Amino acid sequence: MRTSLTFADVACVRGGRLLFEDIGFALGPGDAALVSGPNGAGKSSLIRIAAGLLAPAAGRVAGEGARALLAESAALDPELGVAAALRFWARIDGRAEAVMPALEAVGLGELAQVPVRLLSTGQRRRAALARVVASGAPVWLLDEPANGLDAASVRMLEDLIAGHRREGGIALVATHLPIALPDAVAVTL
Ligand SMILES: Nc1ncnc2c1ncn2[C@@H]1O[C@H](COP(=O)(O)OP(=O)(O)OP(=O)(O)O)[C@@H](O)[C@H]1O
Repeated sequence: MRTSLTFADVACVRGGRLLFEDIGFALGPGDAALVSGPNGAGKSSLIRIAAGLLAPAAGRVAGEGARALLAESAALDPELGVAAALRFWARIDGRAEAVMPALEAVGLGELAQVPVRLLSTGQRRRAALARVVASGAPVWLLDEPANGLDAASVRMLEDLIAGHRREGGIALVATHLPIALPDAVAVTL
């Protein structure tokens, strides 16, 4: 998998306030970065910059390969069954067939027909993760992926990220909860 994600001297200003500056890292196939810092430091903002949803105040973001974002909102139709809601997005990428394996991977295979609105908090988080898995994107941008997950689900998340890296993918992970990310670049805000 040919992929990369590079931040060079990146700064972020929000609401007229400088959140961070001079952030730089270079990730290649199999690499991960762990973004940490106190509440309000700008972890979510950094992930949004990586996703192209927010412009850096200074510096450059570059890379190769599609990026998939896991953010606070899963953007899944609450009235649809989980599989159907995921297929809405997967079809856009021509990857409808990737939905069921992704649901199995996050342990939601048996709930595929259950409407999104009936899922528990942790199950909804796992559904959002399935959307990232199903995307097939080599670059995963995960904002607080462990929020709402029980211990077993955090291990599942760690295994999914490890598997993605073994296949040559990249993971940029912002979290205030401990997640095992071996040999990850530390990005401290
Ligand atoms: N749209 C916006 N306009 C102005 N300021 C914003 C906007 N969005 C976020 N901010 C501010 O930017 C700062 C950083 O927010 P961000 O969500 O990136 O931090 P964070 O490190 O992810 O925080 P947390 O750990 O609480 O999730 C906060 O002070 C927040 O109020």
